[in-house]
Amino acid sequence: MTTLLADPDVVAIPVEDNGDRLVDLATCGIACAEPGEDRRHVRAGLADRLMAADAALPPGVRLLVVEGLRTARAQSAVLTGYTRELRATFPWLDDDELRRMASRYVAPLEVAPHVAGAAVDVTLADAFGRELWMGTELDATPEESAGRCAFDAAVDVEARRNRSLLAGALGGAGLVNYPTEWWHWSFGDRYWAFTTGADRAVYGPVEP
Ligand SMILES: C[C@@H](N)C(=O)N[C@H](C)C(=O)O
Repeated sequence: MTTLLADPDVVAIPVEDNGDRLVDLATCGIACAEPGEDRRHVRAGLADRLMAADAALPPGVRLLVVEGLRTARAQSAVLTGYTRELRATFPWLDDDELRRMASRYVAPLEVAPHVAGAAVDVTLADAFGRELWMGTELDATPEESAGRCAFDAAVDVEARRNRSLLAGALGGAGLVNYPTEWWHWSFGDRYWAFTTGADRAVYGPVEP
């Protein structure tokens, strides 16, 4: 069973913030789809790894970052909205079940990787900035995508090839994927520590 961001094994991981500054990805040569300046920021250690991943892609293919840093307020808003949707769809679930189910798609605030500047929602684009096909829209929920948002879901050949290209570049640079979302990759947060076996996370919540 996939370990989720709300699971005790992840929540229990200690955080010792190394104080890395926030960096604007647009100043690092990374293509960013999100016009909001704050959302283009990530911790310096993540920015370095994204630059390495971008450079590792074949000619004519680039990373396209849709969202990096997210405020605590924005994280809470996504969580509240999605939990409301789930409650309407699955009225028999109790609060603990809803919390876990919601964390397939959006992190609880206390472990939220985007709020730590430690995660990006990212896809691939061609030389003209056109997004490559990944099998679902970026940010499609499990319900909207019939589960195809999960990295390992059954998708067509083109989407599988592009997901593998994304994973090769980002994984090779030291990022980890959240398995329920092909587009969510992180470095330094608790889920990264859980996945890599590090004894602590190095990025905790940070203000823009
Ligand atoms: C809501 C989605 N774009 C997202 O960012 N999900 C991850 C798991 C998160 O909330 O950190």
